[in-house]
Amino acid sequence: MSETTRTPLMAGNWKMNLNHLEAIAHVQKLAFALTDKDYEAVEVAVLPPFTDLRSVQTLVDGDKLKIRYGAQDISAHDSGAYTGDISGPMLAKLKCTYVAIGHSERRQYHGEDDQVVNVKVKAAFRNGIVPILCVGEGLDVRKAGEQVPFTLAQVDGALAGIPASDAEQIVIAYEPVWAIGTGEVATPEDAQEVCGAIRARLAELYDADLANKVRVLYGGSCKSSNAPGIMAKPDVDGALIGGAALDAEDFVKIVRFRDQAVG
Ligand SMILES: O=C[C@H](O)COP(=O)(O)O
Repeated sequence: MSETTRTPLMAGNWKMNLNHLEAIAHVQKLAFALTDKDYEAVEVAVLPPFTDLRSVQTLVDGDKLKIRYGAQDISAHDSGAYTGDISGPMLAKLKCTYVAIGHSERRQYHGEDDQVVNVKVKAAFRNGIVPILCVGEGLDVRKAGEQVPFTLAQVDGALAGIPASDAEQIVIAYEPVWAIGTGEVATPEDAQEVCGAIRARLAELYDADLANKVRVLYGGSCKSSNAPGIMAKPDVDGALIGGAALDAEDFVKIVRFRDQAVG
């Protein structure tokens, strides 16, 4: 199942890097390099740490930049005694377009399971923020050849009780854990296998129209050198980029993946 009208999304997940001053400098570099032609072809977003969001918002608003931004996590709760959490209303007030939910580092280091991910997806939609739902298998699962059922179970868990009117807006990032930060990128065929299966599952859970609208991204050691091959696959609609998003030059090259030969 494929559809060519989905606008690719290139989202830079900065993880726990760049303070608020560095964030301003980095977004300025991106803004200087990116052109209207880039924004027409690809949607560009950055996901800075919480402490950078106000600075990024001020810059984007003040200079009317076309770069979108969002957070890397969201509380399941909208307010209250949840020390250290950041709520959906707080992110909405900062005009966040996106929030990453269920990143493997949240699952691994903060014990987030599919049930937690599900309530966070609901919190995002409740506050008008688009979730970038992260799913993907570890090396043991990949070695067992169970990557598709494992990842689809995560999709099922995250989308439980989500109505079609919300689900049609979601972005799903397939990030095989063994490829994250390791330099070991999935092959285009690996990415297509699971991204295609995710889209087919959306068609089962909802319908084919909805499945064709949803953008399914690849993430895991994505760089300008490997992006063109992965993006050429019909069910891959962009990337969630970690390390390479901290290098403005490489990130812009990824945005311009169509200008490069498929390697
Ligand atoms: O969210 C981004 C992913 O974890 C990928 O990170 P990476 O590009 O550094 O492998």
